[in-house]
Amino acid sequence: MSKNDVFLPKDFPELKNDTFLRAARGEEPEHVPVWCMRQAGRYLPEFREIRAKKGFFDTCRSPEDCCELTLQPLRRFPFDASIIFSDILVIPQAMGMDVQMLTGKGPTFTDPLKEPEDLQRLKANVDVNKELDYVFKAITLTRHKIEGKVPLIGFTGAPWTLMSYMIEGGGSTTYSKAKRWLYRHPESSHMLLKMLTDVIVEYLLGQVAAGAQALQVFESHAGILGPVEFKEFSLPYLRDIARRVKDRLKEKGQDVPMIVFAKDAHYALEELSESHYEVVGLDWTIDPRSARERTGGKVSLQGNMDPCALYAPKELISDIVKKMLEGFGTRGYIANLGHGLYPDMDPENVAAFVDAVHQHSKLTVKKA
Ligand SMILES: O=C(O)CCc1c2[nH]c(c1CC(=O)O)Cc1[nH]c(c(CC(=O)O)c1CCC(=O)O)Cc1[nH]c(c(CC(=O)O)c1CCC(=O)O)Cc1[nH]c(c(CCC(=O)O)c1CC(=O)O)C2
Repeated sequence: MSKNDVFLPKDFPELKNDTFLRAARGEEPEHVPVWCMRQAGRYLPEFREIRAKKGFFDTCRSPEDCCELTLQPLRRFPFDASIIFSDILVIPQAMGMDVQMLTGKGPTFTDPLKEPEDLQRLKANVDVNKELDYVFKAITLTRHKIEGKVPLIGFTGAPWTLMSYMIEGGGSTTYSKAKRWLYRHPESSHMLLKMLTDVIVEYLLGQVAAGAQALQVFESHAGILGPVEFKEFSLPYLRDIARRVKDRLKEKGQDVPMIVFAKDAHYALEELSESHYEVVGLDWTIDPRSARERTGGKVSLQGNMDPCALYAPKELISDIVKKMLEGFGTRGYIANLGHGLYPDMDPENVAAFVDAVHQHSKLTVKKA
């Protein structure tokens, strides 16, 4: 694919269910749209079957597999949106780092960044159309195969979350190696965050050109930072990403809703609602009513049922959903979990969650 080809208009099937896009833009559709983070995942036996055939990142590099995995949950549940199957760590790989997915250990970097000099090891000008074209191909293929049933969301990890993985070398409870950089090497930290931001902007634009109809930015490690560090090392880059992506899309007469999900960043809710994103995604530590008050109608909200509530009996799931809907209201609201589905979750309870959102919200919208 040449650089220009990815910007060619693509003849995609017409969208039949736009409830997610309307809610993202602050409207009140006929029912509250619902999807789940990690809806294409290990809790589905059909996902495990495909994944058993090859390594995790080889799966990510196969547009056909990504397409199939993205479509799997849609065959089971009446979700109102889909998210392309991929991973946030494809960006450090595109910048030249080796990342493996080890069973029982998760993402593991062969040679994490240790000192500021290590930044020289990273590719300076990443050609995303070359390095990440497999994601773009997966998006285009999926957008066709989804047949307009629901919109397709593209995504990326945010700069701080990716930086923390690149330094830590994998998952951690404290992320103290990565945080050490913030306190000891603030200038180099900003340099790395800026490098990541530049790649992320091109990556998100490439995803839209390939067919993504919305974009979610995962700042999954926001909660490791305090409010002061978040304002210095995360928020400016989140803002920069949204502004640059939107400006560039505008030049082409395009616009897609953007969602920021900064997990555990309840201390920054006001700032997040003024950071150029249409939607703020929430984890379960925030009360829906107070989230509405604090964001003052400036953005739509997405979330935020505790994923572990899916371990509850179905009747209780329905009650929890009803209360969540009462708290958020049905306008400018996208139902979701407060983080991704866990591998041991029962698909039947996922179905109960989706049905409860549709049923309760249909009644409320009708009454209004
Ligand atoms: O549990 C493990 O062994 C490693 C899991 C892991 C992965 N990337 C990772 C992590 C760290 C973590 O989530 O804590 C690293 C990773 N990937 C992702 C995030 C963002 C987040 O969840 O907050 C993160 C960071 C999570 C964190 O550190 O808190 C994003 C991701 N991974 C994935 C997707 C795609 C999708 O669900 O369609 C998505 C994005 C969209 C979404 O949430 O729906 C897919 C993915 N990545 C991964 C897996 C499991 C590995 C496998 O299939 O063999 C899977 C599938 C699944 O969750 O069952 C690998």
